[in-house]
Amino acid sequence: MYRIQTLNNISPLGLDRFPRNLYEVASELSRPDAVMVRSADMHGLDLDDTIKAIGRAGAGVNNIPVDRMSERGVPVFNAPGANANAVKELVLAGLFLAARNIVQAWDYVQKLDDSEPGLKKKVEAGKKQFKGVELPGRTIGVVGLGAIGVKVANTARDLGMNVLGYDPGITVSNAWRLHAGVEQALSVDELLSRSDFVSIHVPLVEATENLIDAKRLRLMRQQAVLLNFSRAEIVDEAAVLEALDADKLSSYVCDFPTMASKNHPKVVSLPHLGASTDEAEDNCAVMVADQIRDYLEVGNVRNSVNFPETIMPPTDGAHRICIVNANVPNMVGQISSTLARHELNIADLINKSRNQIAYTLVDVDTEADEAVLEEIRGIEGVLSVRYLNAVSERSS
Ligand SMILES: NC(=O)c1ccc[n+]([C@@H]2O[C@H](COP(=O)([O-])OP(=O)(O)OC[C@H]3O[C@@H](n4cnc5c(N)ncnc54)[C@H](O)[C@@H]3O)[C@@H](O)[C@H]2O)c1
Ligand SMILES: O=C(O)[C@H](O)COP(=O)(O)O
Repeated sequence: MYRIQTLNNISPLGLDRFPRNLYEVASELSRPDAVMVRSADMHGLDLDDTIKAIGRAGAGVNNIPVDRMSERGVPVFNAPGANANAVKELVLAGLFLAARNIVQAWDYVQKLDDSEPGLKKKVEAGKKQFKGVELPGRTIGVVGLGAIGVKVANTARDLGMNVLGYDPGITVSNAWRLHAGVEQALSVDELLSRSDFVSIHVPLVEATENLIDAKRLRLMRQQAVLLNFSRAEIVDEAAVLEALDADKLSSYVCDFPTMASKNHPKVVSLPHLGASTDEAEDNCAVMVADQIRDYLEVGNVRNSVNFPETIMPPTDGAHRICIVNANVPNMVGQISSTLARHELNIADLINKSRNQIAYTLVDVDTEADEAVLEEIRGIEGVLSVRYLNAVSERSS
């Protein structure tokens, strides 16, 4: 039996992908083979050495100690694009909320306590405070053109906006998906200085922490709107509050409330709702559960953030050895000569690498015993070894 521990509420549609004759799935469970998580912070956790895989049912992995897992030879999976539409829709909602001052206007109405004739008068007298702007012809800058950024940029174009995009690491497939009318900005600074609205869609990593700081905020247009549905730490919030107070920014719309910002009259903060739709939760959980099963049962790696994509269909009647090792020369040579010494014939082999990690799948014709596996574990640079007896394509 494989054991899956859940650290957050995961959609039942995803958890149902684990057949209960093969899997035990629970939140309270010792010695798990894999962990499924959403936003729970795993950095401080004492992670069991039985863990062979971590699945993030979502996009961002900044809550997971990815480097620590790489050192242990453990892949971390996520669900690229599975919640992108949900986030795009909330960003658009944020865009409209800010453009028309809807939250502030609604609050104004909620607080009117006059009787009917007085109410009507105050409605008409008060509305001028909430005059907004229309979107066609205005410019939005999208920082990060990944799964979410591309969708935001394309929809903004469809709304008649001028769109500037900045992403030095854009993938070829995302470049193909991008509306031809999206203009490339050559730097974050250029994008900020030319945009009426700016929406951030980058992961939180060292290089993006405080990406939008006081200096960059000064480059922004007067009365610009900043939308942050990525992560709180990408924006220097104290500097944003100063820019709002100085009337430099007209509004900050984000998914990350703090005590300092949540009651500010020009801040609209939502309780990290970007991916909280039925569809996104199902998509993420199903995608990640399937990837974990593929890794545990077949050794294949799809959509990992620290491992190379590695897919090798199982050879009929073969037994599979899955080896994670440091990406240094002569590892495959040492592995295959160890197998040869134990008279194991290789039926198929794949070796892939990514940064410091290399991953090898070897199908052998006859069963491998513990002695050969121990010998492979003993090769300097080998991080983990798993053996899948009579490996076969996983059942759906
Ligand atoms: N609010 C939410 O509920 C919610 C939901 C999903 C994702 N997110 C956040 O949004 C982020 C993006 O999600 P995604 O699915 O689009 O990820 P993605 O990996 O598809 O796209 C991220 C893009 O950012 C680009 N990038 C990285 N550093 C950059 C930089 N310094 N400048 C410009 N571009 C840069 C990358 O090249 C990539 O194309 C996630 O990492 C997560 O933090 C939030
Ligand atoms: O990175 C993500 O996918 C989002 O932040 C969603 O987080 P959640 O799964 O906790 O809603």
